[in-house]
Amino acid sequence: MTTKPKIPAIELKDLTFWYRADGWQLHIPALSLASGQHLFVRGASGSGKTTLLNLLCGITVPNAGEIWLNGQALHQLSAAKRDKLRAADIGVVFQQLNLIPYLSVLDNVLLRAAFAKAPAAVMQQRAQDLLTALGLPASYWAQPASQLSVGQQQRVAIARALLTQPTLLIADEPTSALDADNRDAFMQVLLAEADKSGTTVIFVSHDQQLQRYFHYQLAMTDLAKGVVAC
Ligand SMILES: Nc1ncnc2c1ncn2[C@@H]1O[C@H](COP(=O)(O)OP(=O)(O)OP(=O)(O)O)[C@@H](O)[C@H]1O
Repeated sequence: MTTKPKIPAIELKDLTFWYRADGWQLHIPALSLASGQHLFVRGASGSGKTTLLNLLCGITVPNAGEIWLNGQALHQLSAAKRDKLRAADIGVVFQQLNLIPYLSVLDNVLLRAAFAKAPAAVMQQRAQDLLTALGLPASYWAQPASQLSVGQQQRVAIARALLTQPTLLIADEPTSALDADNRDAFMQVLLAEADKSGTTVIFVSHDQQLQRYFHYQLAMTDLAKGVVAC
């Protein structure tokens, strides 16, 4: 019996992007990441990490080349379809956390529940479990997000991103405001929760100490060089 080759979670082919034709360019000849893997991408400031993540979640579109997510051609989808895919299948935590300051901690996490197939009560329980696992127990749930420290807000943003057990989690420097102890706890919970849901993770940072948590580590300069399969 022959087994079908598995479709990668992420596949890039000759990806090219520029903000201005005469300026900086991102070019990734090829990248393939298998489903459920955790990839750490490091790079200096200005090397294109955030740009890459914006392309992967369909916020921006490439000038040339292809982006495939679980066999779907992201580069061919309309803006509306990309938005829908992002809402349903991609958890995103960016440096600007995009929490709603006047909403409670719990309601910020539950913002993604609208995109879930599971009943509201299941989502409510999962939100509470995630917050507790991330070190934000019940005493925090009713507080407005604006009253938390930046490190605590980062944890709320991760709980929100993981609520619907997305197929892909994209994270851009989400630990920048955490001290070493909290950062270790945060990384362990983040990746354990991703594993439970089979979520593929791409995490970018310039903090090389974080790379030990990941199955694979690449530099932006590696990506620019050629075929990389993880
Ligand atoms: N909206 C924009 N318009 C024009 N150029 C931009 C824009 N955003 C980023 N750039 C440029 O694109 C390049 C890559 O930027 P990007 O933000 O992706 O880097 P980064 O690796 O995420 O940096 P950092 O670690 O500082 O966040 C930089 O040269 C930057 O100046």
